[in-house]
Amino acid sequence: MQVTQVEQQFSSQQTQATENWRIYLRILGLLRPHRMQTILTVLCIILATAFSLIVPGLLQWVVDVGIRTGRFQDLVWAALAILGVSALRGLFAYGQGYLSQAISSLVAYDLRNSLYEHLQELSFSFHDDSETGQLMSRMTADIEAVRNFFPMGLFRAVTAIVTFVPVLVLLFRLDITLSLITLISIPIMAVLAGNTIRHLRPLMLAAQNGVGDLSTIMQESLTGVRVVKSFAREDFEIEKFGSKNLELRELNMQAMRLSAWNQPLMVLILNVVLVLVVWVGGIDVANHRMSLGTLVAVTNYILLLGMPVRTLGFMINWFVRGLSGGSRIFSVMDTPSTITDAPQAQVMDKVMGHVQFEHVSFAYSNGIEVLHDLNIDAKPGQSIAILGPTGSGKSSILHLLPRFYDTKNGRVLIDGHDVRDVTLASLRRNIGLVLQDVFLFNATVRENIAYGVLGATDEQIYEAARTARIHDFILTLPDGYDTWVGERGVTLSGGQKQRIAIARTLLLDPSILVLDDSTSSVDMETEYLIQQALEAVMRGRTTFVVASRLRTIKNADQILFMDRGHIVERGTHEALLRNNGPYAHLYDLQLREQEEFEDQMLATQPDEQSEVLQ
Ligand SMILES: Nc1ncnc2c1ncn2[C@@H]1O[C@H](COP(=O)(O)OP(=O)(O)OP(=O)(O)O)[C@@H](O)[C@H]1O
Repeated sequence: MQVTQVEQQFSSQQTQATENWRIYLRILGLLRPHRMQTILTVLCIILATAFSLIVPGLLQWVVDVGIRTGRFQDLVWAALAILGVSALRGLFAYGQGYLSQAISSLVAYDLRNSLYEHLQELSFSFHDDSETGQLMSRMTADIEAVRNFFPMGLFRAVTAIVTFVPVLVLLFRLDITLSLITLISIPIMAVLAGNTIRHLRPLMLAAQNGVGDLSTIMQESLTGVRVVKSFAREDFEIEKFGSKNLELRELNMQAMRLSAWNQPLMVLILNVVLVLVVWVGGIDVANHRMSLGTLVAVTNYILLLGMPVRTLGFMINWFVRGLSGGSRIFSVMDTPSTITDAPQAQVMDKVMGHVQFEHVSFAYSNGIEVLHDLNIDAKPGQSIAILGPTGSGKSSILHLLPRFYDTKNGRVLIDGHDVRDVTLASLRRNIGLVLQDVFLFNATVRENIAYGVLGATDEQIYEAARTARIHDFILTLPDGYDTWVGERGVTLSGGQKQRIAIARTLLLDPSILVLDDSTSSVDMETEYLIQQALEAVMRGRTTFVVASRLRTIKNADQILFMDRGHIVERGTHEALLRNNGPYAHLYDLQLREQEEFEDQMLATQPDEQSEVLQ
């Protein structure tokens, strides 16, 4: 290896070590709100250790003085003292165990809350680039790793230090040679531990990422179960999960193999030390250079080191897991939200709904510009229909209004205010959103409709549902408005969900509406109901709608025809037909059919309509 390569490797190892220390310090910082409990835990550790350190001294006295003088009463007192000291040690050991577990639960509670809060605040661009499964495993497995780090790693390490240091001091007071023999074991153990940590760390990190990958696969195949089943790809999904699971098992096995020999090796080192001490000390006792009581005390002190040494392997394991879990959690916590309130952000009251795009260009996080120099002026109450081929940027325009993303250049203004100069909460309160892919929460219909408005009255909820043409349907559900919907509730059709979403938006009574109505995969009756609901919700509001229904398009005050991020044509339906440009072309190709169908519907008697619908 060349010198520069060695230097590079050394400096990258150093950077890694500094980074690891930084993460540990941050994990320790999580104890700050629980410093009282932490101090008490350390106090319990110190007292439990101190009491256990008294026992070898008592044994030394029993051997050297008690047995020699042969006074039965003294031996009874010594036995009682050992018993009392052991009981006190047990009491403080219990305190240590109880408190360290309590602290770990409190830290996990805090961490879960702050991570969840941060995930809620992170902007869309973060979620675009993140896998849900990975985020979920951070919320669960990684937090668990940090939680266990405290009782299994940190406090065990404190116990080890609190035991090792006084034992060495006491040993040195008893016999220097035997202490030096004991001392030799420490650097050997330290090197072994350091070596294990170095090798275990990447394995643990890979295993924790693997858990995230597994969660992603599981989450995808469960939410996409319909696609999996319709393409009969169950075997493929099982295979995908199985191979990732196997990878994870291998990583865990490697980590286990690496850490499994740790404990026996450490215990072996300690036993070798014990043998050497008994051997050298035995010779000294035989030659009357040392009392038998001293040798008993020395061996008992060394045996006291056995407990921390035996658990050193586990301790290292939890140190490494805590480090990997911590680094994964902090990497999310350190990601700033790109969309936040400006320092001087104003609260925007109810707006008139004058929306302007001034020379707006926009790119997602990959930097590719998808909207170029757009200018739009929507007067209060106007409806703007956006059309264009797939991928032309229609939805991207909608994303800029509630500031899901910020523009690259140019400004979006509402009633003359740049959307970046007002608070996000007040901006979004003024904008109602109905997207094609409706999401309903695991809650009752009532709670779903009232989601955006705290304290909405029943009458307001019913009124919104009536306007959205869904009230009558809700009354037919088993528990009416108290019926559970979402994953664990009744299954609603796409059209029913969409009308509930429309009612949810209506209740908000926003001045500006953003509708993504781009695909309509519903039957004609639902289509009619949705159309009516949409018209009701649009009345008197500035509306931006990605439209596919001819009626919405024809009634629009402005039609914007998009192509590859540019507005290539704009105007009313009639004006654009006269223009004979891309809109007229689309009209001839797709929309005219709808018009003819509607004309036919109008000309047909109501009782014949069902035949036409079929
Ligand atoms: N989250 C994203 N990250 C990166 N690029 C994106 C993202 N969302 C959309 N794009 C890209 O931006 C461009 C415009 O997409 P947009 O969804 O606005 O088009 P659209 O006209 O609404 O399409 P459709 O009619 O298919 O819904 C496309 O090239 C698309 O690949």
